[in-house]
Amino acid sequence: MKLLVSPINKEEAIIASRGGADIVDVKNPKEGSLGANFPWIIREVKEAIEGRQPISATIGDFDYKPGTASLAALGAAVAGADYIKVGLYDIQTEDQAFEFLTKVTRAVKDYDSTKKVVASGYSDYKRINSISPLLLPSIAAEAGVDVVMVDTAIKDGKSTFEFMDEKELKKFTDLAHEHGLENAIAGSLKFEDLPILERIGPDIIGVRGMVCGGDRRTAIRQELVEKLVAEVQA
Ligand SMILES: O=C[C@H](O)COP(=O)(O)O
Repeated sequence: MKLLVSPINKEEAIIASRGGADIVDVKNPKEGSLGANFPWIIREVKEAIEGRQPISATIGDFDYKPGTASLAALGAAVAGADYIKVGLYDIQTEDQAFEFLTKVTRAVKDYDSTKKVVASGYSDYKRINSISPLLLPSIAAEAGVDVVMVDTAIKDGKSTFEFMDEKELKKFTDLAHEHGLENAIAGSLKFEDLPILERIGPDIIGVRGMVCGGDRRTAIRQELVEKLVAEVQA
């Protein structure tokens, strides 16, 4: 499993990088679960990391606005993100999801076909009346997306495992792989979730709170990133 760590600025990105994260994921929690950070922050992180890890950037928790999302996706790609991560928040139908992801993917790939698009659904989709993540792999594959993900929409400390059990997350993982996609699982994951995550076998796990010592509003700690890397590799 690769480890995606979500810093909010250059200083935290350097800590995540030194700690051994596989992907450095720039976000802005003030604007939501997948809140977008500023282009200059993405650029600063890219420069600070100097190619040691790929950079990911979240572009927001979106409602059905393919044009807005496409422009944001291009902005993140131009700023230097290697992975462009978009949240399907207030998107309720498969048709909406397909249209949305097709346009976002085109915006990114027309600019640079080597960049990867990550489509994120939400494990707590019922709380926000959004589309089930289990519907995403087939839609995302058809739209040309590279990675499907689940995260929690509402960051109130409740974990993805409180909304989707091992069986459902395994199904999500298997569906992604059957459609030729990578998959990622995130959402208030904890060190004690690692054995179950190993059984599920996602390609990537995404964390912030876990490597901040439990409170995602505090800063990322290098020793916790190192501990996570060691436990994932064990
Ligand atoms: O992409 C991963 C998220 O930033 C996870 O954040 P969290 O572990 O605090 O829920």
